[in-house]
This record gives sequence, structure tokens and C-alpha cells, in this order.
Amino acid sequence: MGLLVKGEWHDQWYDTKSNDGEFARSESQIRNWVTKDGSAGPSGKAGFKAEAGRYHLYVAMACPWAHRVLIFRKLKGLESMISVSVLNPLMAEHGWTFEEAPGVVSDPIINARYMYQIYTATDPNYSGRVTIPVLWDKQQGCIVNNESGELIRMLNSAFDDIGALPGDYYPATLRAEIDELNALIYPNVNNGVYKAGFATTQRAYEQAVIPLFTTLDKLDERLAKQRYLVGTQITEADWRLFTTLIRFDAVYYGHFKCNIKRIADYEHLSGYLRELYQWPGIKDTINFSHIKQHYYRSHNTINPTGIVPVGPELDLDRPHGR
Ligand SMILES: N[C@@H](CCC(=O)N[C@@H](CS)C(=O)NCC(=O)O)C(=O)O
Repeated sequence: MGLLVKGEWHDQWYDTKSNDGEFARSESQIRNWVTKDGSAGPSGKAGFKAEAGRYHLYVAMACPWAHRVLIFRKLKGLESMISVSVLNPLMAEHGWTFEEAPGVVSDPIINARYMYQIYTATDPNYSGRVTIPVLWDKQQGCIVNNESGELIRMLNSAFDDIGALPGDYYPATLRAEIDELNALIYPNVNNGVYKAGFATTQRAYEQAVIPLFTTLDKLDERLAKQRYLVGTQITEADWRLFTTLIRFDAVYYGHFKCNIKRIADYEHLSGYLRELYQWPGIKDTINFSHIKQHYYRSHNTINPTGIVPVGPELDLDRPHGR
């Protein structure tokens, strides 16, 4: 695990010492948008028109942020339009790599060995963390955007006039409510599990794990009254929550010490999780072997032996009852 400093790779773990034991996620830096006509989006520059075959996506099956984008590529039927590379689940001294292993899909663009080469191919002097997901423009030979929250919005609508499947997961009438839910779920749940897991003081850990579970309790109550987070229609907010829930009992409960309860113990969240897991196409976006290997083998400050647990049994195909 490391980062680029002026285009040079440095092997370095997250610095929590200068931050009272707390993990702080850094902001994604490359923020251009693919749009229907190539005009500029809410940030970055113009010139990225939605076209079949033009863009390439870099993901790891382990990563919940990349998982969001894979889900939107699937829901919107964009698999033939946007190609994909899958990184090796182990993130070690070279960061994300394309090293061969079952489920890895190599890089067709520059035949990179390491993910950081994709960043330096965009900017030879790049400084910052080398995160995935990343969307690459084959035409201009550069990264378009490396922020999953924005990538799913592009996939949601930019390709609609050139053959994407119908479905709007961020409809104008529900945006305010979706934004409000994201603002609750991102810091407390999606990133909350990481803040608990990467904390290096008892205080920082408890400051993350308590709000994580009070938020899950709240969401469980909400899902007692309605099928999806904003009511009767599935939206972006559900899929953003899903990528954390699906990893929870297998990884976050043990590895990240988020063990007040399992998702399986929640009356409504557990059925909701099964419904989304059973949604057409979604299983293709999940690889539990990559998920478990990534977390248990990559974070050797947390799990120095690198042993990957065999369980738990999840039984996600059981009827969801919703
Ligand atoms: N804000 C980014 C976060 C992505 C992210 O942190 N991805 C992790 C993998 S789960 C990563 O690549 N981490 C490498 C690092 O932090 O050095 C997004 O949502 O797209």
C-alpha cells in the first residue's frame, strides 16, 4: 500500500498518527464527467462524450467503491460499451496490481503491471493515492474520473441515448432525499466501517463503531416501513448501501471489529440485503473470494498472519420476504 509523489511510487501505510489515531480518506482528484454531448459536467473539463467502446473501467472486486460502478454498468446494460480490467485482490507494497490470479483481468490499454502506471500515464507527475475505481478514456489516453459517487451518476444517464437500459436511479424528484440519505450513510456506514477498522486508538475506533450501529439501527427501522430507502422505488442510495452490507458479515464484522451485531441479526436489513443480492445480474458483480482475500491479506497491520477465515455461511439465496 502506498502513494505517488511527483510520479514516484512510495510504499507507505495510512498516516493515522498525525490525526489522533483516526483514518481520514483523501479526496479523489480527477473529476471530469462523461456526458451525452461531451459538454463539461459539474466539475472538470469538457470533451468526454458518451460513446460505445470509448471508455475502460479499472476495478477490484473487493472494493466497495468500485463495486458501485460495476453495479451501475450492469443495471444500465453497459457491459458491451464499457470494457473492464479487474485487479488482483492483494494490495501490498506496489499497491493494486494486475498480477495473474483467478478472476484477474489484465490491462489492455498500456499492459500495465501496477495500477499506479495508469495514473502516471495520465500525469507523469501525479501525486496522491492510487485508488480504484478509475474510468479511462481510450480516445484521449487519460483518466476521466476516479470518484465512484460521480462515476455512478454518469453511468446512470450519460449513455441513455446510445442504448443503455432504461432506469433512473437518481430521479430529479427524489434527489433531495437521496442526497440526505447518502450524507448519513457515507460517513457513518460506507466509510464508517473503514474508520472503525483502520483506527489506531480505542477512542477513534469507538467514535466510529457506535455511530455505525446507531445508523444501521435507524436504517433497519426505516426498512420496516418501506421496501427501499426512499420508498417504493430502488435508487442509487440503496446500491450505495448494498456494497457495504454485502461485505459486512464476511469481513467488517471480524476484520474491522464492527461486531456489535451482524447484518443477519437485523430483522429488516437482512431481508433487504438478500433482495438486492438476488436482483437480476447483481451476483455477477460479487466475488466473495476476492473480497475476503483483499481485506484479510492486504491489511497486515490488522491481520499480520494473513489468514483468511473460511466462514461465515451467509445463505443469501434464502427467500427475502420483502
Ligand atoms: N473516493 C473514492 C475512494 C476509493 C478508494 O478509496 N478505493 C480503495 C479501494 S477499496 C483504494 O483504492 N485504496 C487505495 C489507497 O487508499 O491507497 C471513491 O469512492 O471512488
